[in-house]
Order: sequence, then C-alpha cells, then structure tokens
Amino acid sequence: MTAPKRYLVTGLQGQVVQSLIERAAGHVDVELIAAGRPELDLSRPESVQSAVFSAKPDLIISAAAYTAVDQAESDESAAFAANAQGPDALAKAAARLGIPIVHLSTDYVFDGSKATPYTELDPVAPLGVYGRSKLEGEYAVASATDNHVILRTAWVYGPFGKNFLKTMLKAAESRAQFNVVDDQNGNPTSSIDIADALLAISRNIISLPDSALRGVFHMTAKGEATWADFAREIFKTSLANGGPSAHVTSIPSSAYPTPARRPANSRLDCGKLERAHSISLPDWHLSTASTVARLVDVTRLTR
Ligand SMILES: NC(=O)C1=CN([C@@H]2O[C@H](COP(=O)(O)OP(=O)(O)OC[C@H]3O[C@@H](n4cnc5c(N)ncnc54)[C@H](OP(=O)(O)O)[C@@H]3O)[C@@H](O)[C@H]2O)C=CC1
Ligand SMILES: Cc1cn([C@H]2C[C@H](O)[C@@H](COP(=O)(O)OP(=O)(O)O[C@H]3O[C@@H](C)C(=O)[C@@H](O)[C@H]3O)O2)c(=O)[nH]c1=O
Ligand SMILES: [Mg+2]
Repeated sequence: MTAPKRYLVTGLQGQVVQSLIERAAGHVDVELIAAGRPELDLSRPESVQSAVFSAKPDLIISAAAYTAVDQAESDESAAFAANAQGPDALAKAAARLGIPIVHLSTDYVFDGSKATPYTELDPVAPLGVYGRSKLEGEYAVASATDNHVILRTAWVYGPFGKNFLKTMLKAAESRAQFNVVDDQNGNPTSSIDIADALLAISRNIISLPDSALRGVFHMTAKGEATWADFAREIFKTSLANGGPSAHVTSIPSSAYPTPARRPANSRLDCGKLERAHSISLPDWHLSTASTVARLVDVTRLTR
C-alpha cells in the first residue's frame, strides 16, 4: 500500500473541520491534520506559513474563517485578517510547496438580486463586510496559485459548532413559537456532506492535473428553502424523533433587523461541480433529518 496522503485543514472546533475529522477517519489513504489557534492563527501570516511548512502536507483544506456575519460589520479588520490575509498566506505557502489548496467560500459574495440560482459566471457584489472579506480571500487564493479549488457553499448546519439548526433545537426546549424570515432563499447544506465532498474533491485534484477540476465551484445541497421552511422542517423531524418542537411564524426580513443585510436570493447552481468532478450533495431534507435525529438522540442520552 502507498503511504496515506497528508491533508492539513485549518481550524479546530469549526463545523466543517470537525465533520472532516469524523469523515476522514473512515479513509485509510488520508491522514488529516487539523491546525488552529494559537499555532496557526489566520491573523498572523507568519504563523500560517510556519504551521504549513512544519506539517509538510500534500494538500491544504482552508476551512477556518471569521463567520460572525453581524459582528463583522463592526469588526472589519478582524474579518479581513482572517478571511483575506489568512487565506493569502495559506495559498502562498501552498504555492511554495507546490501543493493544491481547497478553499471554502460563501453565497454571501452575491447581492441576491438575481431571480434564479447563481452560477460561477454571475457577477459578485457582496452586501456586507463578511461577504467582502470572503471575496477578497477568493481573489488572494486564486492569485497565489492556479492549483486551487474555491468552493462556495451556504447555510451550513451539522452536529458540531454553532448553526441555525442547533440554535433552533436548543431554543425550542424552552419556547413554543418563533418568528423566522421567509423572504431569503437558499440551500441549507450539511457539514457532513461538505466533508465527504471535500475528501472526494481533494482526491481528484491530488491525482489529476486537469485544469477543468480547478477554479471556482458552487457546492450546496440539492433543494431550496427559506429560513422559515428550514425551521419548520427541523421541528417536524425533531417531533418525529421525540425531540423539542415549536410553531414557526413567517416574517419578512424587515421585521428581523440585523446589522448585516443578507441576500434575498443566495441559491447556488451546482452544475459545474457535477460536470467536472461528478459530485453532487444530497437533498437538504435528507441531511436535515439525519442531523436532527443524531442531535435529538444525544440530548435524550445526556438528560
Ligand atoms: N457557517 C456557514 O453557514 C457557512 C460557512 N462558509 C464557509 O465555510 C468555512 C467553514 O465554516 P464553518 O465550519 O461553518 O465555520 P465555523 O464558524 O463553525 O468555524 C470557524 C473555524 O475557524 C476558526 N478560526 C476563526 N478565526 C480564526 C483565526 N484567526 N485563526 C485560525 N482559525 C480561526 C475557528 O477556530 P476555533 O476552532 O479556534 O474556534 C473555527 O475552527 C468557512 O470558510 C466559512 O466562511 C460558507 C458558507 C456558509
Ligand atoms: C435565530 C433566528 C434567525 N432568524 C434569521 C436571521 C437570518 O436571516 C437567518 C439565519 O440566521 P443566521 O444568523 O444563522 O444566519 P447567517 O449568520 O447570516 O448565516 C450565514 O452564515 C455565513 C457564515 C454564511 O456564509 C452564509 O451562507 C449563511 O449561512 O434567520 C430568524 O428569522 N429568526 C430567528 O429566530
Ligand atoms: Mg450566524
């Protein structure tokens, strides 16, 4: 057997990194190393370089980011340090080592004014600081090395870290009703499904030099939803599993003021990923059901 390929992933407790650690355990040909603060701090470029050079990976997965969308509005320099300068240092280190980098980005690079799902050819126009900082990160990665895959995903939820699904389930233990926005459309995407796709994409680009496998790709679950649809589905499955449930009242975004504006449409067309890499993610209903079942089960056991 050949030696396993070593992947360096950034971040320690994040949703995607934790999912990747869980899913990579089932791949004997992959050795996953997670690097995060304080050793690898995206806001300290020299720490990024030294963490990469000492790990000597065969590939980098860039999954760490400043993801607090509202907080970013008043914390611009920290958001840009983590989401633009950090990935710049990471991609430059990848270029120095001659290895590929897979970098995660977001639907929030779009303004949401399009009526149909966004393709990779659509013009970007972020509405807030988080989206602008992530876009800057995309540009930094692409200009540091051609050997990159930039994956724009969206509305990430899963068993780890902080996300809308966990927030809703937890809050429903003590509340019977929620007002949830019903005029933002997107694709709720499971961190576990993202992890599986990251492993498949990484294997493709390590083994094949084709330029068609590289560049910017959209990668979300199949099917679309508003946040209110998503919340209702969460409670429906939770109830079916003996977990907490609540009534969801649809409201417009104007009735839920936040520091950052969100795109009204952030649905992503994932056809390019399917054509180039033969990868598509499952429908969000399926992965929401398995995530809720897993979390409700854990809650019951620890009660
Ligand atoms: N969450 C979402 O809905 C979406 C996320 N994305 C993108 O997907 C990627 C993964 O997101 P997700 O897993 O949800 O993120 P999380 O918010 O769950 O985790 C963020 C991770 O980044 C790490 N991190 C933050 N700042 C720094 C820093 N300065 N130096 C080193 N590490 C840092 C955190 O560290 P620690 O472990 O120390 O807490 C954590 O591990 C990100 O690039 C994000 O922009 C794209 C679309 C949607
Ligand atoms: C908790 C709650 C939220 N909402 C709304 C606010 C917001 O529009 C939406 C989702 O709330 P969140 O704070 O999870 O959304 P947000 O932090 O904007 O989620 C985004 O995170 C970044 C990192 C991304 O890259 C995006 O793809 C997207 O997932 O639901 C309600 O309407 N009612 C509620 O009770
Ligand atoms: Mg949030």
